[in-house]
Amino acid sequence: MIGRLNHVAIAVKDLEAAAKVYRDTLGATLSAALPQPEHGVTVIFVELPNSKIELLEPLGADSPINAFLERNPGGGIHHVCYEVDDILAARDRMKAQGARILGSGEPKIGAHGKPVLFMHPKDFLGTLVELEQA
Ligand SMILES: C[C@@H](C(=O)O)C(=O)SCCNC(=O)CCNC(=O)[C@H](O)C(C)(C)COP(=O)(O)OP(=O)(O)OC[C@H]1O[C@@H](n2cnc3c(N)ncnc32)[C@H](O)[C@@H]1OP(=O)(O)O
Ligand SMILES: [Co+2]
Repeated sequence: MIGRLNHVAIAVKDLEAAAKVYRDTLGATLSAALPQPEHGVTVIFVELPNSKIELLEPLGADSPINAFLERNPGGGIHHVCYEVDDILAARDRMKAQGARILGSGEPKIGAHGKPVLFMHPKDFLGTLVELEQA
């Protein structure tokens, strides 16, 4: 069911410092910083020829990445995002397979303007998984 790898996300405390590593050290092409208040994060996308890296900084006291950054103060890989053709069909399949959908269970609009859902890391080998409708 899952298709292309849309992005790998890295959570960081300081987005500008993280951008500098990817822009200056690794020589990558970066988007501008995009605040995503619905998701409690500010995002910079690193554009790669075959995928993206999503640099995430907490936005607001209730950010879903705060606890992760307390556990990983130097930053770390936070989630992977796979594309699906139909997000509601994907959600229903995940539920039928016993996977836990996070939040309300309804898709939110993600940083690319497309519907996204998250699934519990304990159901996916210790990795938080995001699904995005392509
Ligand atoms: C903009 C958008 C986009 O791309 O379009 C985005 O990506 S927004 C990206 C930000 N949004 C999200 O992440 C939304 C979905 N995330 C969430 O609902 C939350 O972050 C949870 C995944 C439920 C985790 O919340 P919290 O850290 O408070 O949970 P918790 O302390 O109860 O953790 C439960 C267990 O899961 C583990 N755990 C927590 N976060 C994890 C992660 N990112 N990767 C792997 N394991 C993780 C904890 O270590 C803990 O394990 P132990 O029990 O063994 O100690
Ligand atoms: Co993401």
